[in-house]
Amino acid sequence: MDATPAVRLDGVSKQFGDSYAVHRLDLDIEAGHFFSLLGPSGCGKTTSLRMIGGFSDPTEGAVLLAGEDVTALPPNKRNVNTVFQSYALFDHLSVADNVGFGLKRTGVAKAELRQRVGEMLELVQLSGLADRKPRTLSGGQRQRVALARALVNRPAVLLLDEPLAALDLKLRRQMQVELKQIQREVGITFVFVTHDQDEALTMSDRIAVMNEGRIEQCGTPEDVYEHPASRFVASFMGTSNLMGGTYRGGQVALDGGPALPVGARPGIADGTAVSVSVRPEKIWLSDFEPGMSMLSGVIRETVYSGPTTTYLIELAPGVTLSVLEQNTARARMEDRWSGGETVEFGWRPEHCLVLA
Ligand SMILES: Nc1ncnc2c1ncn2[C@@H]1O[C@H](COP(=O)(O)OP(=O)(O)OP(=O)(O)O)[C@@H](O)[C@H]1O
Repeated sequence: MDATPAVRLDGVSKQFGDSYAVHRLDLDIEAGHFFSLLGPSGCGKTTSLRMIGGFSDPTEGAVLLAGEDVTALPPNKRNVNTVFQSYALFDHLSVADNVGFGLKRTGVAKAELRQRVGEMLELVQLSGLADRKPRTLSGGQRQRVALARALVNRPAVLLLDEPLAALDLKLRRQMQVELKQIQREVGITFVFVTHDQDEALTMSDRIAVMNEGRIEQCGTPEDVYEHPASRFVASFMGTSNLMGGTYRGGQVALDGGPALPVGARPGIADGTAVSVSVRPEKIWLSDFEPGMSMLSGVIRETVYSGPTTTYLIELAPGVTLSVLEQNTARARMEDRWSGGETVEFGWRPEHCLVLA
């Protein structure tokens, strides 16, 4: 492993007027990683990506690529390519000519050009469509052409700005898996912008979760999902049953609700205001184990969605938890609850997150 990061942002900010789109970002992206910048609309993902690519100048800080300070270099002097959401293909050129366009301008020999374009088309599974015009392709195929075009000159880093956003959900899921496979195959560092947490979790080696121009947490998908460092990350990374309360002696007295047993939390002093979070899939409705934190509540809603059923369970007036159950547990329709029943449920103490 090369210890020099492929990309380093060193105290990088971008100000528009007196507001910060990006605020003093420090970030290392390891060579060969699939790295995602994840966050809600307006959090500064695209601006960060544009500064890596050279399309936007930081107002402070430095951008380093493979250890070299490129802050002052224009995009074409950086060993980086970008795939935008709008694929920006040339409609008068064939698929193969679109892919080879940039390479041709660098003056490589014809035979090499043909070979490299052929390799790229194979990589993105478009070999049979080399002579077609982009407008005759589906959205997913056009996306692949854009990807092949961006990879053909073998950049050290590929920047991707919500490249799958225009695709329908099924195709998007399929392309997520393919894109990850392609990235592994070429070994190029991918920096991927998305606001879709499932997408980031599926594809990334590491994820930086951004909020209001800052990184709230940077880690593996498991880190940010299982151990969110803040309330923002916990709620952004999916339904998290966030509840406010006060910690005291291994319990959290919920605001307007009962006390939850959460186990001793050595880092948190008695009387501290905390948020408690338990993921819906970490709450059990049957087959309880010794040592679980047990509660009861009333089923208020049942949402069946094929492989899983989500129950909304009211703990106390205004305090509702979402619980996700695989439909293997209660495979028969008549075994599922329909609403109004009082049920017991529980979780392992370690799955209950307490954020001070
Ligand atoms: N050229 C500009 N002039 C003024 N403000 C800008 C400019 N570009 C971006 N901003 C602001 O900077 C902030 C971050 O924008 P950015 O596009 O980086 O967010 P994002 O996370 O990529 O959002 P989205 O997912 O909606 O694209 C936003 O508040 C945006 O309005």
